[in-house]
Amino acid sequence: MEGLIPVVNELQDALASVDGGLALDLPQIAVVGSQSAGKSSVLENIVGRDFLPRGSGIVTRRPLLLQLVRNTDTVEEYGEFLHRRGEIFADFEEIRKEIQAETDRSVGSGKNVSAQPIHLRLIGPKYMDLTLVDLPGLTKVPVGDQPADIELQVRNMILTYIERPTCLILAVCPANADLATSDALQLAQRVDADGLRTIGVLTKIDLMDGGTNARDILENRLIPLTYGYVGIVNRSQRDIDGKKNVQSALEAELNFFRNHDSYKDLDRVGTPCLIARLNEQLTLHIAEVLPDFKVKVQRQIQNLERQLNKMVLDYPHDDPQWKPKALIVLTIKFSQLYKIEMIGMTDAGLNLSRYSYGAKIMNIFHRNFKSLLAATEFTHEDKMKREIGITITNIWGVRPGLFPPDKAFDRVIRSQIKKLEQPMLWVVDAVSQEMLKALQYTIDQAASQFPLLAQELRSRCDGAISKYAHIATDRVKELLEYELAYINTKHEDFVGFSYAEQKGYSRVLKRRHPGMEVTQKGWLIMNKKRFWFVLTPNALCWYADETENERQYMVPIDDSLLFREAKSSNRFIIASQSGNIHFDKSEIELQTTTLEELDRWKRSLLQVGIFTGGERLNLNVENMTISEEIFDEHDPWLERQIESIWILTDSYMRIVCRTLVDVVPKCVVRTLIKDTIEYFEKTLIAEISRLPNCDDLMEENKSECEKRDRLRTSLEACQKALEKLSRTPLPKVIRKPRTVEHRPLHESLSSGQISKPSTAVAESSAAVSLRPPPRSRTRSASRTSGSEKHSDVVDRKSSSPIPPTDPPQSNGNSNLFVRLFPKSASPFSPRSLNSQRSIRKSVEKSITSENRTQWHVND
Ligand SMILES: Nc1nc2c(ncn2[C@@H]2O[C@H](COP(=O)(O)OP(=O)(O)OP(=O)(O)O)[C@@H](O)[C@H]2O)c(=O)[nH]1
Repeated sequence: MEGLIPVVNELQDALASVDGGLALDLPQIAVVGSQSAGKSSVLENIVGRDFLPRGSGIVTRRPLLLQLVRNTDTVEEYGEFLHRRGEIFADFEEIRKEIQAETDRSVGSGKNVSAQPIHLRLIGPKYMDLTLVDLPGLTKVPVGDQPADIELQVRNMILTYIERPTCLILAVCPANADLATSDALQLAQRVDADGLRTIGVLTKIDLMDGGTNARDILENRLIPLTYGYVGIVNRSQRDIDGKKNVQSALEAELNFFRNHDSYKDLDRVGTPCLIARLNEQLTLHIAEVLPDFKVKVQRQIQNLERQLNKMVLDYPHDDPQWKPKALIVLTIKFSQLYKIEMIGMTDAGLNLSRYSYGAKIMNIFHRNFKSLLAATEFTHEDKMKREIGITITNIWGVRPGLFPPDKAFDRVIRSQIKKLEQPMLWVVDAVSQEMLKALQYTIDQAASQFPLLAQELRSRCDGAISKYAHIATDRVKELLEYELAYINTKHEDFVGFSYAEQKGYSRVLKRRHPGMEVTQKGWLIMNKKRFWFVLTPNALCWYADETENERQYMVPIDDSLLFREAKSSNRFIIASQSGNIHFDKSEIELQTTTLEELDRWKRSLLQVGIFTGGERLNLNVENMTISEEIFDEHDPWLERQIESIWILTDSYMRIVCRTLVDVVPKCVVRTLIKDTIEYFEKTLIAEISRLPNCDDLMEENKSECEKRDRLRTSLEACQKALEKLSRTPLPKVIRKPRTVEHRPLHESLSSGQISKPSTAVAESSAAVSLRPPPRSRTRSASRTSGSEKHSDVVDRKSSSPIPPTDPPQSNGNSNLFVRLFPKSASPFSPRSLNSQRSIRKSVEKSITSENRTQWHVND
């Protein structure tokens, strides 16, 4: 995993120019702790610059989202605020004032806090692209204008940041306060129970009471953390007031630990060590995300190549003839693309994510056109039968014909065929619309780089499509004329007259006499006597009772019978127009018990052909009027003839439709699609190549050129990044919690349990320490073993892991965070640099050695 962070820096530099953003996701680092614990001080030390408001009491009152941005194009470091876009803050003192002022603007100058973050971006050549978050301190008692629930508000605010699984938590605890009461540790444990992203930071070690020290904590024995604690000495308020800069503060910190009897043998102290811890975490994170990132870059390359292939014209611009040549190439490319779009010739150019316009036209032919034909009027049986009835009656004239007239069929079929014109013309129109869309699409594909050429192609091709659409319309109309010109009653699929007559007759019969079964039976009163009546399609009989043994009478059903409602309720009359119906009576009056029964009988009588019309019996010359409506749908004779003609028409129209569904697409393809394609392939190319304004047509679209350049730059950047990634071995790391005994904090904090390290704790100490501490040792023993075991980490000439004071070499680069990552920029003496290198090596070594025990590494 060695050297992954410089790889990331290089990658981020390389990918900075990629359009659409292809960023490697690095974790946020949030500083959490109680009020005045030293959070801002820690953050400043990490960044290596003085820029945060400082003081006693509550200072950080809004989250500060600090984005470090690496930019190798700039020499100086500077800042930018989101709320003051476009303004550059080169003076870090001004940055501090602006943070203060922006905080006051939003929450006033009192003590109140707000969750609304301030976004600050620090840009410089040595930064690593990373986000750090300074958060308001945890507090218990509201002061000044703070609301009563200030504690809850701040807690929730902090949780929104540290809950994110990619957030590293720096739990800042002041050494001069009881660790057992640390809010920072409690909160961190709540969101990171395995302690995989928490590092304890012990500040204010210099302020501890005389005679006490923080060894137990720093050796991870008091309240153990998976990654342990790092001891820090920040600037005191007096230092800040006295304008002590970060560099001097770091130097002072170094001296403090080196000269302090309790800490000089410890390696888990000092800001450089904290940065090394962060370095370790970042390295592991990067090792985890790089494999996926590599796949992402590969995909991006494919995507960019695809886009570029569409845009780039393979013609050397240094050829003086490139414009006329390219003009022809583009026109040919356009016509080929159009052909593929319509006919779908080869695999090349076939798109899996969209339907081609050819496919859409196929749908018009075989789905839309068929549905339209199926919905035409001849399918509305009742309406058409009425038309047939009127036609037949008119053809008969005064004499009712014996047979259905041939002319009636002829007239009906013609009027029905004419109705097909609309759907047929719709097909031509719909297809030409799709062809225009396809035109737009293929011109965009082939010539969007050259707007004038695209315009020329569009106007010529538009004209061609509308010309061929007119021709296709005429041809389609002709097809209809063919159908009208000759009604082929000899067509083998046509049912023919005899079939139609038989079928028509049987259909009428079926309708009128649906089976010979009894239609209705029940008690009726006739001449004040109850009889059991039975109605069948052939006869109306009545019996003495429902056993039907003793028949009283039978009236055969024929066309002379009529039904009429009687004046008194529940009664109806059946009368004969041609003679007597019952002995000497021409009508019988029958009575039902209920009105529903009366209705039922009425319907049954109609069913067997006894219709209403009794009024006619009472007609006379005085009251006779001539009816306007001649067509009588109940006329059985006419009904049979209508039925026959309907069957013939239906059969013939099916044939016509089947033919049209077949020939209309053929006609449209031939006259519209094929001719258009032929025009594009032959005539258009000739026309375009003869145009005098070839140079103008080949004027490139500026925005397209820019887009292409951007794509090229992005592609090169991605290729560079991929090359870098391919040269970097990508270890596959699966994080597993270390075997620290995780007792709930309240248990750890309860009296008597916190000072004795368990075996697991001791192991964890070994795991997180730069060098494994012994399981139990006295203070002097620990010093001895520490210096012995540490020989590979510390300056060999020195017995202490902390290098002796050397004047810091102020080379202007004060960014500690960055300093630890790249090998070049160190403000420290060569010895202290050695020490830092040792620490770095040690971190990497510790990761590597832990690989065997704590991590699963699959290279
Ligand atoms: N002597 C000494 N003073 C420190 C140390 N760390 C912080 N201080 C002082 O403690 C005070 C608070 O420090 P800050 O860094 O502002 O603390 P903070 O946690 O950011 O404070 P809030 O944002 O207000 O919660 C300042 O006066 C610092 O100078 C330290 O290690 N030693």
